[in-house]
Amino acid sequence: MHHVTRVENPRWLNRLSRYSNPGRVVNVCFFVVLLFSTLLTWREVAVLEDAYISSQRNTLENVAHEFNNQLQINIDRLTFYRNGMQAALRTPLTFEGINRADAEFQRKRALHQWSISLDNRRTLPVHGVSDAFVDETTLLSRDNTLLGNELTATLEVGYLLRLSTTLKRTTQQMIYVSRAGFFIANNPLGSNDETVEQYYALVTSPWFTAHTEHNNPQRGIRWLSWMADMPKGEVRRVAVSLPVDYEHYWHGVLAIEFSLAQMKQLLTTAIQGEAEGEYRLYDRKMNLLASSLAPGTTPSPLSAPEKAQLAQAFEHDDRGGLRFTTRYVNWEKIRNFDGILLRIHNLDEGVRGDFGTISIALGLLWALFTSMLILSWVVIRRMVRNMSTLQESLQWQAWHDGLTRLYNRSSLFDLAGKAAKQSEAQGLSVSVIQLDLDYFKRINDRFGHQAGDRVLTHVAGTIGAQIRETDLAGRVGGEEFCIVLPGASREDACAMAERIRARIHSREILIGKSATLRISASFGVSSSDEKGMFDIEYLQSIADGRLYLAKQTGRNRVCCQDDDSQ
Ligand SMILES: Nc1nc2c(ncn2[C@@H]2O[C@H](COP(=O)(O)OP(=O)(O)OP(=O)(O)O)[C@@H](O)[C@H]2O)c(=O)[nH]1
Repeated sequence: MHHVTRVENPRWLNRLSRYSNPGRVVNVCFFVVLLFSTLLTWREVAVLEDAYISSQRNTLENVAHEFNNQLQINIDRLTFYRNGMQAALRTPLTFEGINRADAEFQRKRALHQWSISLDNRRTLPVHGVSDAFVDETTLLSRDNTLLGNELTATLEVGYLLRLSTTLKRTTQQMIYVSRAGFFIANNPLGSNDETVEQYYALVTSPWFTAHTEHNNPQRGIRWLSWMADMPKGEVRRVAVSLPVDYEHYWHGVLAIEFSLAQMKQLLTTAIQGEAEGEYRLYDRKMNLLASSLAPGTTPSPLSAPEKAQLAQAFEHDDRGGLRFTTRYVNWEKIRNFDGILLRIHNLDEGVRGDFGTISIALGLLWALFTSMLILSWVVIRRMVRNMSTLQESLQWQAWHDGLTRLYNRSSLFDLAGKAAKQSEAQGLSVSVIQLDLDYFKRINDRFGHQAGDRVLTHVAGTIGAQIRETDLAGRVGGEEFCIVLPGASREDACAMAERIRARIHSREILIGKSATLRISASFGVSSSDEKGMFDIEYLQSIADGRLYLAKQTGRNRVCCQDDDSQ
């Protein structure tokens, strides 16, 4: 008699394998790999994006720096003129020509409008209005003691303005406006007949009124953008201006005015051919002053919420970046200017750029990797499933008899041994029925081996239908069966054997097309009740002896004891 010997796994391995079948382990592994690859790709894109944004910011910073330099040149110019005027106020020139100008002013000052020209090849004409006009307005005054000096200083600045216009070909409008009712400009402001209107427009312009003691107590530079009333209609202009003071007296204002085209020129110079993205200059109130787009292309306006979002960002920072739906905006405040510089990047530009290409390549790689991963997951899952099906079927085959589907000899004794031990521990009995078909050889001989097999299957089915779930039935020989009944007494087992015997004998079995056959079987029963022995091999040998007795005494009967007298 052979026992099925199985190697017992350590307890922890059993517990682990109960919670983790191979399919689940495969799922978890693939999920972890997918998760990590996704995290890595995402991280990579985030790092790339950071690098991209900081490179964008750097480019913007460079342009802002250049633009600042451009503005600084104009500020320096203004400061230079202002210093020139202050020097002239302190130590006026005493040339005869200049003295003549003063005399001419004294002659003309009461006129409605006037102009004084010294030598128009070297300096610029001064245009003025009457004493009466000046007296009318509180902002204006001719009562300063240095009036003569101011006039000659103006002519000197005129000389400088003229020089910078002709030598440097400056196209911006440069102006000095005096509170004493006169002005000088490098480019004519219009017809000479309209001096009063021109002077009025100058002293009411925002860059002039910005320099009253009240509006500009620090007496510094001011940048302004405003809608100016020009002959061709209202246009936005930009001006940088500086008050001219001498010994705490405010004489007037020096200003350089720019058209938006000139601002665009400054911006283009600052960009220095940097092609990617669009640069825009806005004033503090978010009015667009210049865009780097080619002339004729209209910059797409920022929406009101976008402007509001930007304006809020400026409040707290000097530079930053904001992502809008279809564009990314980097911005930086301009140090020398009351406004900000924007670099606008559209999404499709981003996609076409290095960052976009690399991100797309990374995304594609990720997609490729993921699809390969999913594919291999499907394949491995299928392999694992096939393997476990195969394992189950091999296990079943190792434990069962293929013909009758009952336990085979070795597994039956293995399981029965355990069940007997359990019954013994619980104080219950265990019984064994051994049965053998009668004259089976004849069936084989008469009807063939196949018919014999049919009979075996039929008997196995009858046994299976009679026993309880806890009972164990196996085929232990050719036409020999053994049934182990844990918890059953000898009487129970005998009754069960009798039931099975009657059932086997009561039915005709269909053999072939029309032939039927009635068969019978002999039974031997033993139980631990008798001698208190729970050893299955022993009990089976006793039952086998009683089976032999049943055969001897006529077959088709159950024998429950050795000295059977029936
Ligand atoms: N068809 C078929 N026959 C089998 C199988 N295993 C054993 N046998 C046959 O079963 C027969 C057993 O015959 P015996 O041991 O002489 O017993 P018997 O003819 O049943 O006579 P008693 O047991 O004395 O009633 C033999 O002829 C075996 O060839 C099987 O799996 N299928």
